[in-house]
Amino acid sequence: MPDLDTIVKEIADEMRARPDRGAVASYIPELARVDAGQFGLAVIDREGRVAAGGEADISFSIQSISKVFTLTLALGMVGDRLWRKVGREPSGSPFNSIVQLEREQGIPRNPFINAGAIAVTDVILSGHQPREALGEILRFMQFLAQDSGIAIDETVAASEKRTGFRNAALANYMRSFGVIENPVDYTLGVYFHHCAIAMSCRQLATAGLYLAYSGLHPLAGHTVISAERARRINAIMLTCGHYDGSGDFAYRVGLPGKSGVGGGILAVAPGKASICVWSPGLDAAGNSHLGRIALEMLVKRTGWSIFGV
Ligand SMILES: NC(=O)CC[C@H](N)C(=O)O
Repeated sequence: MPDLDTIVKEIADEMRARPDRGAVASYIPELARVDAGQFGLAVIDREGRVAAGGEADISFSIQSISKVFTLTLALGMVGDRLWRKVGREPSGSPFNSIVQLEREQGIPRNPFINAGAIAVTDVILSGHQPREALGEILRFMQFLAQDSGIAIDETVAASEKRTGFRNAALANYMRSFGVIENPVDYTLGVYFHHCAIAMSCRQLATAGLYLAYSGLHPLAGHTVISAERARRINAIMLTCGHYDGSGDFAYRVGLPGKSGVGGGILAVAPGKASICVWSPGLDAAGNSHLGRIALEMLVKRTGWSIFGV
């Protein structure tokens, strides 16, 4: 196998030249302005060795990738009681779907669809002011990425707040079942802001290291969560991390992964590496088009799929 630096550089070169790029998310006006020609990839291992290609140091809107980290925080706060408010099954529906909520007593299918992530955010918010809850989430990201410069893009947060009618509907609907307990505006405010955190591939790959190494963040020298919890979060990423594209992602890539409509994908190769890829153009399910193709190539060339070579 050629060395990882070469593999990553070759993938980045190939991806940058490809004409098929998908379409940037347009329902959040600020994201519609992002240049779809960009591509970045960063792979980082236990020792902190980084193989990076393309625009791996450009910040982008992490959007739903934040849901992995809010899930981690909420489990740390309330443990398995969290599962009273949110399920662990794939939804088979788009990320912003509302239909299952009526049939299932307002309990979202999993923490990685919008409804589920809003319910998780509500748990983090409990007993706190929105500003404090958001500070907690941001500090957690800065710690995991080992970078105190990570910040929220207020323009993106405001843009989503102005147009977030669908998420407001989900939150109000869950509130009617008592699944959301805080004022809906507070919960949504925190949710929109954590989705609007801006990070680069290198920073996100660093932040995901604890999932690749059984809960231990090798660079922070800190156990973030237990090995059992890390394994379980990875399982939910595999089954639910790409909405109704999760089955296809498992089939093609075979790694736990979480996508966001900013075009990022965080992927975990347990015991091997933490990976982040970014290309803003999305496929029909709202997942990065070239991001998925790049990960497919990476897995093929490294043999890292959890299902075998
Ligand atoms: N899939 C996503 O990344 C969606 C996140 C986005 N903030 C939303 O709520 O619509």
